[in-house]
Amino acid sequence: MTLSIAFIGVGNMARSIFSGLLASGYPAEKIMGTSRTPEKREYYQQQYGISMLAENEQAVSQADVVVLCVKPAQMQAVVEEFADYVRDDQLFLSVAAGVELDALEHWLAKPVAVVRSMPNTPSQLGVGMTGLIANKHTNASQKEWVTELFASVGSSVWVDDEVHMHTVTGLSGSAPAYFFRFLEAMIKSAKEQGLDEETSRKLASQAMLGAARMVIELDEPIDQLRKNITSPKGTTEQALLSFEAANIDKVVGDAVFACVERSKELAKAFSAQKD
Ligand SMILES: NC(=O)C1=CN([C@@H]2O[C@H](COP(=O)(O)OP(=O)(O)OC[C@H]3O[C@@H](n4cnc5c(N)ncnc54)[C@H](O)[C@@H]3O)[C@@H](O)[C@H]2O)C=CC1
Ligand SMILES: O=C(O)[C@@H]1CCC=N1
Repeated sequence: MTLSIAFIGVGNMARSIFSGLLASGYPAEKIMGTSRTPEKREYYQQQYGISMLAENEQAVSQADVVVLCVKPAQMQAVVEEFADYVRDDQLFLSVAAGVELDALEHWLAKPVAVVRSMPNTPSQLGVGMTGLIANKHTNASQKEWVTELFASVGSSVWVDDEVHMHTVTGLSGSAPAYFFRFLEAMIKSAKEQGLDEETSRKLASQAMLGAARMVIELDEPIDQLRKNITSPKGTTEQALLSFEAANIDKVVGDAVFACVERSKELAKAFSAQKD
């Protein structure tokens, strides 16, 4: 049986997941979304063929699986508003950064299955990466369903301790933005040297794709892949020396750490909101 899915709060992340799902053949008539903006409801309905509703309660009432896609700061108000409509046979799946399972359980106010996920936007192309953790009310077949859902938009890993979700956020949830930033810097440099934007974008992004595929598909240590490109006294060596001079481990490490710390801060703030 194909489960009906309601996306509460259709924005970037919800769109990334349901567009990936649709591309993988999930029936549009089994997908609902909610938005408070009439123009957005009209747009998503037209563009993707899913049902767009104004009321979260209505979507929750009709769904087997409810995917919570509002911003972390909006989550409590949104969940508490529809909590009376929650049934104990439903599965709730949150994508929110820093919102922990016990906060979600508290706001849902019923012993229901809750899965916390940390996906990323490449899901829209079927190459997403998602970290997952379930509460104690989630059974094996619900976990299997969630694994299949994220397999249809990329890959996933289950973690056994919620503390790891902060690191997942730092490593994959937020990470596409780091790589976009890296590309922006490369393209800027190429343009300063006279190459046009389109050609620069093509060169740098294809190099990034190629590097990622080599890491994923070849069974070789990453440092060896790097060394294979770095001829002694050659060109690559000069670029890498420049990274070392800027202490790349520290620059990147600090960025990942800042992301993880922010996730922890959010968790602390939402945990306090339970009381
Ligand atoms: N954008 C990303 O790359 C990722 C985002 N996330 C998580 O996904 C969640 C959503 O983030 P984005 O999609 O980027 O934000 P977004 O702002 O694009 O989407 C959130 C949507 O919720 C809607 N909304 C707000 N209150 C609502 C309500 N009461 N009823 C119905 N809809 C309502 C907003 O109008 C907006 O369209 C966040 O919790 C974030 O932590 C997780 C992983 C990656
Ligand atoms: O920046 C954010 O808060 C969200 C969560 C992970 C990626 N984007």
